[in-house]
Amino acid sequence: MSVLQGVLHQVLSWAALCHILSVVGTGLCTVAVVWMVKLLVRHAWYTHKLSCFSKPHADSWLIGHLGQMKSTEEGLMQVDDLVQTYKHSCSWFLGPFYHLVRVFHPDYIKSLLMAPASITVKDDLIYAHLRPWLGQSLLISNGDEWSRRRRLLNPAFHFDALKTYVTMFNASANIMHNKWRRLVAEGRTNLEMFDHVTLMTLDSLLKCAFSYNSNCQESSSEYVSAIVELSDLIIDRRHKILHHWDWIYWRTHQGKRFKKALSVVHSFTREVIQKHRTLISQQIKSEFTTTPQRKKDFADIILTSKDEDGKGLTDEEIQAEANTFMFAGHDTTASAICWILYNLARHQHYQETCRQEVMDLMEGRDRHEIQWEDLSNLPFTTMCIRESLRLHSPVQAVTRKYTKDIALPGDCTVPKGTICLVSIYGTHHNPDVWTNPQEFNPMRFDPNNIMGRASHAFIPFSSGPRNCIGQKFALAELRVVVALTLLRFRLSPGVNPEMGTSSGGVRRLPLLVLRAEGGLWLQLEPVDLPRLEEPQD
Ligand code: HEM
Repeated sequence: MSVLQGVLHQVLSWAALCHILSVVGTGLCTVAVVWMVKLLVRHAWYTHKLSCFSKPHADSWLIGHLGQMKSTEEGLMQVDDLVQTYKHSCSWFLGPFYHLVRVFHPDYIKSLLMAPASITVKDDLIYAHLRPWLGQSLLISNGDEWSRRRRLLNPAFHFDALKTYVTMFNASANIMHNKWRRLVAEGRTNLEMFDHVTLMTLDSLLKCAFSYNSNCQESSSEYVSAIVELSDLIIDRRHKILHHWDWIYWRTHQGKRFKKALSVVHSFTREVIQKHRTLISQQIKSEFTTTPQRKKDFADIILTSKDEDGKGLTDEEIQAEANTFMFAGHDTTASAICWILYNLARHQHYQETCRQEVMDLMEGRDRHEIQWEDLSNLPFTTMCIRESLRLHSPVQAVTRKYTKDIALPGDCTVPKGTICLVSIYGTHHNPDVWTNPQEFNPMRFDPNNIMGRASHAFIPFSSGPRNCIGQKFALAELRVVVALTLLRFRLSPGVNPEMGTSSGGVRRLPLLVLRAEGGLWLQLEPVDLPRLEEPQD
């Protein structure tokens, strides 16, 4: 009897399990079908709404242009073709998931970038993966939250603050140049620029942000390695569409590495901000003593910044902004410097003219130091810098969404919620705007030649309310580093030892910022100048 009962019990359990599975299975199937139908309806809606935009050939009605997105030299050449063919804009879709309007003409870009910040949204296509690192910071936030942060952060980029930062740029460039001198003396005259310059920009940001001497140009730093690792992993994630879903990503090897690097970066920032708070409160206490006040860095300024109601940022918000300062400031500036040096290496006559300009500026001085007041006295060097930012923009594109429809010229409307990919690269290489756009010609930025140019033809720092808050900082650093480099070294195209190609045949690599496949190699020769006292760190 009990055996029969046992068998019966088992059969019933199996039946119950099968029933449960079939209910769950049917449920899952229904959810999947509803999801698919919603996706397809959305896809049809966008296809209809974006029909006023030209649509380049897609691989299929469903996959669209998914397979055509390439972060390579060929990808950039494809943008050149799009710009040649469509002149101002076109629409793209990446499977049924993302529908994009791609814009690459100043008149079209203007309507988008100048839209009020209150209706502008940083979409998740590019920015979502930065959130675990940067939090809800200036770069990512929207609406009122963004505008409060921007007001509170503005003082950190004011001229008074920039003047202090210029001293740090000199110090970090000196360390890099001393290292180059040692390498050249050992016979290593062919150097990869990105490795050296990225460490130098990180070093100078750490000095400007936290008055922190990491010594990262000379020996390895856990914090700096973690930042480099995070930047690499962000790029990797962007290219793997399945990794876009958090619940997949955090289970992958890359997701685990990301979390580890994140914990290094976050604990560093937390600690350094807490130390600054303590120092500031000690300084307030010793206000009436003779203790010398130290120069204010980025952290000091944002820790004491207050809004109209007398409220400042919380510690968590300050950490997010400090992380953003490091993220947004290091790769972009390093990319800009490397490509400027590369362009000058390839155009010796422009290089000589810049060097002469810097030597004239330094004449009669007893130290090689570029000061704040010198920056406006380097007009030709600045023209070369601008032309390099046009030809090799560190940031290739920005994306936006809007909470209202936006009218573009030619009776076309971008429906609210559509992702707009504003192509900085495309605009800077648009033959409708620039004659011979692939040619390096600094004379384009001669004051006599810029009259009549469209206001949004040159946008390396984007434009409008969400433009780069760090652009004056960046332009100051570029001028200091380029001027000091030319004063001390003669540059010519180098050879990539692995590929055996000279840097004349460089393949561009558009990642988070514009890099070069296998690096950018330059040949350095010290300039024979009378040895002057050079400030060390
Ligand atoms: C050559 C160097 C640089 C280039 C080419 C550059 C370019 C840009 C671009 C194109 C944007 C717009 C991004 C978007 O809309 O998604 C941007 C925003 C931003 N940049 Fe830069 N940047 C540079 C240097 C810096 C530096 C040195 C800092 C800070 C120290 C910085 C901090 C920021 C921040 C915080 C934003 C967000 C601003 C906002 O949304 O209000 N950038 N940058």
